[in-house]
Amino acid sequence: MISSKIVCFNNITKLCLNNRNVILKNRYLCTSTINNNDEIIITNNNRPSNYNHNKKRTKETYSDDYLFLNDLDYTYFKEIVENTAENSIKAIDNTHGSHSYLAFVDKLKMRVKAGDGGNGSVSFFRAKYIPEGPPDGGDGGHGANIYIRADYDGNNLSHLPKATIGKNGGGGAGARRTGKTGEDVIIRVPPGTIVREYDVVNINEGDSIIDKSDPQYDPKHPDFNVEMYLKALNSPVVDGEATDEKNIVAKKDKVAGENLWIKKEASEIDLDEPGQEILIAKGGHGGKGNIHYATGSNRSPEYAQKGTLGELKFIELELKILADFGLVGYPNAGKSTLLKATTNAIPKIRDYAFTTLNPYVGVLDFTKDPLEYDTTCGVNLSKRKRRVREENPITHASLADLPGILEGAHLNLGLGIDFLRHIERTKVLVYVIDMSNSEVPVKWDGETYRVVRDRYSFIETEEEKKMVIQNIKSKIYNSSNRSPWKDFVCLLEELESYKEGLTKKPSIIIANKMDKRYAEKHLKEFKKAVGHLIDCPIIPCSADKGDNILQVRKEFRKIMKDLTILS
Ligand SMILES: Nc1nc2c(ncn2[C@@H]2O[C@H](COP(=O)(O)OP(=O)(O)OP(=O)(O)O)[C@@H](O)[C@H]2O)c(=O)[nH]1
Ligand SMILES: [Mg+2]
Repeated sequence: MISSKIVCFNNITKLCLNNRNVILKNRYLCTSTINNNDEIIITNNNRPSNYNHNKKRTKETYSDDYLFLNDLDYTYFKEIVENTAENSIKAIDNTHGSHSYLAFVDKLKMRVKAGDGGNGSVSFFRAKYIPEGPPDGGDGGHGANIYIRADYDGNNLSHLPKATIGKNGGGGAGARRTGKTGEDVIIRVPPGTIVREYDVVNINEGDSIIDKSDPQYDPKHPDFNVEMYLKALNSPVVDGEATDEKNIVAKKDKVAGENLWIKKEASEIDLDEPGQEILIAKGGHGGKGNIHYATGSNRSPEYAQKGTLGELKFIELELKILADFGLVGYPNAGKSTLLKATTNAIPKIRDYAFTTLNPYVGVLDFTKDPLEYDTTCGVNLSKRKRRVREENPITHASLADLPGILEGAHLNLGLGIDFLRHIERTKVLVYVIDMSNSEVPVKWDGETYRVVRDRYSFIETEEEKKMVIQNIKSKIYNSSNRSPWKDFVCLLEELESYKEGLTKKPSIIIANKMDKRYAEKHLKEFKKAVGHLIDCPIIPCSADKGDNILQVRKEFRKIMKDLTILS
């Protein structure tokens, strides 16, 4: 078995495998070297300006920026090597710039420091013949406030820095002059960004860290360990949710001197509305000048007020893609092709798995579609519903293309299911199923499928997990084991494993690649095999040839209309 991995960081794509039998046919724009671990390192010659040659590149250093395509088997890998080396790198550099495809950031931690207030001034009026005039020291200016506003027109947080610092207010001056106010800073994020506040603690030698989700620290759990609990009582507490924190937990004894980010409870704000704005860090107040301190007994105060400090906040920003429809499907099922066929988007489409690495949202524009939609949809509606429908014409909707998922995704096979968090917010799930699926006809064996949510809940040890993954891999990469109905059941199970009840959302099944051989036959079997599992329309089409795409758009619009009536 050949293990393989693709690692991408900005312009550097690293292809790793334990066998050297891959020849990179085209080294366009890249140089490649093979290191002692049999890793092929492809380096783009046009390195980004901030590329640090001396920095040791370890998995840890760039774990945030790396994209791991785990556990691809050799056939997939071979295709990817051939295509990636020749096409993607070219595509990344030429079509999308050196940055956009690989440097997708949807979660980011940031330090935010508002400006300090300027100090008040100690000053006295001076003029000819008035040697000791009254106080005239002005106030300090206020420090810059820092706001987060949801009006960024993009689908990414990669434009944001790791720290944002507001300007301090200027000091007051003589002649009652007030210091300059620090200009407010606005951190612009796309609508759909969640802001979470954190406390940051420094870890001292000997601190142990509690992972709240660890049953040893849960007094109600049979594995509760009193000694450890008492020892750790004054130690930093980890929520056990964010992956970075999990990493820290894993390192346990080695973190002395590091900062630990701890999520504050109830500190989550959703910036869903375009233009929505929050004040995240308040600037310090300017200190009062000595003019304010003159009293009857002390007409010449020699002191003024200091400005107060601006707030320091530690925040995490997470972007959830907001879309009406979300495309869910196996890699290579034709999701991006469907996005291209139905919207204005120009996604990358290739004939190999995991072409789409980042979510991408396109807009469905219904304004030019024939009006016939409104008369054919929902003929049996009541008068009231019909009126609501007429008053709320659906002109646009958004459709999010997501990276493919396959069986075992929740065990981190393929790209894993990290991207599914984006689908949580979409109103409608669009399952894209490749109806041709294999070069040979597949026959339904009459099995009535069920969705088993906890199919792999027996896994306890790493060893067991490895075996399960091995087993799944031997199945899924063997095309005789694949069928449209098995794909569909796996998708449902992966969604349910990610979040119980997710598949209860309004849904639609797109039976794609109907132009291919055996697709008609497979569609019939598909309906028999899994029709009972979900109550939603099944629309056959060929996204590539454009067959029946109008019907797909019609269904999309109908669902949107029905949702408007219900809401
Ligand atoms: N014959 C035929 N081919 C199609 C159809 N739809 C997509 N394809 C082809 O299938 C391949 C995969 O299409 P993509 O749209 O990139 O698939 P995807 O689901 O986005 O794949 P990932 O991004 O890897 O998850 C491409 O070669 C498409 O041209 C179709 O309706 N008929
Ligand atoms: Mg795609």
